Amino acid sequence: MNAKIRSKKIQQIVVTAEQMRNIEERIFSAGIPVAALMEKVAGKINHRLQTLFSEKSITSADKIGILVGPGHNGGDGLVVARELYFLGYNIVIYSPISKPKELTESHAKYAISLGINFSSNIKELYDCDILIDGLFGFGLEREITGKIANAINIINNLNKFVISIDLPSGIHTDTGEILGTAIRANITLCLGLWKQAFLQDTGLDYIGRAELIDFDIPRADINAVIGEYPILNRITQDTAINSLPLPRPANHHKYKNGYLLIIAGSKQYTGAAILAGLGARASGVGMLSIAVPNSIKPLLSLQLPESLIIGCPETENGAILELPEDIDLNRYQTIVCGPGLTIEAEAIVERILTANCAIILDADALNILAKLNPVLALSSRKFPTIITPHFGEFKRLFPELIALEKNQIILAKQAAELTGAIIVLKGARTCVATPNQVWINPDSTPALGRGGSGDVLTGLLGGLLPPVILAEKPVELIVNTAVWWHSQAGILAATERTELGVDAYTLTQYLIPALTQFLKTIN
Ligand SMILES: NC(=O)C1=CN([C@@H]2O[C@H](COP(=O)(O)OP(=O)(O)OC[C@H]3O[C@@H](n4cnc5c(N)ncnc54)[C@H](O)[C@@H]3O)[C@@H](O)[C@H]2O)[C@@H](O)CC1
Ligand SMILES: Nc1ncnc2c1ncn2[C@@H]1O[C@H](COP(=O)(O)OP(=O)(O)O)[C@@H](O)[C@H]1O
Ligand SMILES: [K+]
Repeated sequence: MNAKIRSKKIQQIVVTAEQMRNIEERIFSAGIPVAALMEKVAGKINHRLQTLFSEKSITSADKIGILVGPGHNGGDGLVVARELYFLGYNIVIYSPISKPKELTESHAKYAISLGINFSSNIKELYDCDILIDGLFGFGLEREITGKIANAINIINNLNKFVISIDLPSGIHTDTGEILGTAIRANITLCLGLWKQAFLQDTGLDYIGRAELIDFDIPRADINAVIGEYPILNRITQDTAINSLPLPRPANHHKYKNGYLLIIAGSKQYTGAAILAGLGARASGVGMLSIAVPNSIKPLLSLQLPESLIIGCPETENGAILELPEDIDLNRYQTIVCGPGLTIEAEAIVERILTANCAIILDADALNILAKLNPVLALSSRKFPTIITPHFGEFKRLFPELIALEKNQIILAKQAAELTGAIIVLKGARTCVATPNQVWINPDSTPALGRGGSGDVLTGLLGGLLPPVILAEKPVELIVNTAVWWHSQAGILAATERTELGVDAYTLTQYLIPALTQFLKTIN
């Protein structure tokens, strides 16, 4: 396979520690010696380190501390140390461990024979300019305690720039949990295949910037372990862009480009309806109607002149009481319901649950759904159903699942299996689960963690769905596209305006520029 295609495909794969172990076992039994693979991997790490060092202006005059553990993560660290030493760097190897694995011990012996500074005294690290962490990788199986835990805490308090090999030592490979304590890395070079920890919110603060170092694991061995159509996948730029409704069919008029109805907003939360509308605007959907309480109709018309604003009778508090009598829900391919509704709009949600088209429930619609019987209500539906809870909303919807499971990827999948709905579990690493597959958005920005970001996503997703439904294509891939696009807009906005400059309105203004940027790179 051509290297460029391989590198794109490999980005989609995610493994557990057990799967990684099984894949390694296959390649070792196929004949590559463990030591040879370690040399290869460390060579790739070193190659990448040269670029990272020059970005950080690290030269041979600087002191590099290499943290070495007992297993093959430590072995990788030792080979990296040896090669950096030969390149003329000032190296100190720090190892708080007395009983290494055989290969690791052998590399340690050789490093010592070369005269590389090797110490179990943590003070040797105090004047280092940069640290490379090879304490533990995916072999860490229990809590870190005692001397090693103390050492990790001291290292974190030194506030050095740290590059971790494979995983920040102390992070659980599958859940991202901190096993006692963990190295806080600035950059983590994940080896071979992405591990699940990189795709969950828990360990993100320890992982820092994540990069994959591919070391040519044969595709046949990967497939033999994870299957040809694996359950868990990373959303990649390619998968996201391929599902966009582009190019538009040359002869499509507005209704053929899809019709979306958004039911949102209240006197209290007017902005939610506007933000969802502006998210939908960027999707290019052919027709957009927005149903809001009568009293806020003028505000919506002003912000979204191209949309049809439907004024609805409202409660005393300014929430939608009911939809207008003459509304024909069969006209829409998709209905978005929820942003800013308040929990007074119960009747609306009950009605939308029976709609004969795709629906997306968000925000207050989910709070209302939680008070009904969510599993029954969702599983009775015959048309595509998408819910977009953040973890708080998810907990209210599925308390019985939360009681038994912590891993968010597994939770989202279980909820999809129970309900038949597509679950978009929002967070720093949003996860899209269907009953058969889970996709995770690997890149985002904390700039999005502020009020209204989710309304933009819901509107964008709502607008992307109708053309897919008209084309009778499956809907899950477009959900991934929406999640990816939303994050990319956040990343672009944060790059230009800092992480503080990405309010939800600004985010809506970056949706199209983010897409333009990507389309330029692939054309
Ligand atoms: N064979 C190779 O050359 C390759 C090595 N790789 C490296 O090997 C690593 C996996 O190697 P290992 O399986 O040896 O595992 P690790 O090096 O991650 O750690 C396992 C070692 O730590 C000990 N240990 C586990 N939990 C502990 C705790 N809480 N306190 C103290 N000691 C603890 C175990 O007894 C074992 O000796 C990967 O993360 C990667 O860095 C692979 O990525 C690539 C191929
Ligand atoms: N730390 C973070 N990193 C990346 N994305 C985040 C982070 N925090 C929140 N987000 C994203 O921002 C959006 C927030 O949505 P939501 O919680 O529904 O807020 P709101 O209802 O105020 O719009 C989601 O798309 C979520 O994935
Ligand atoms: K490590």
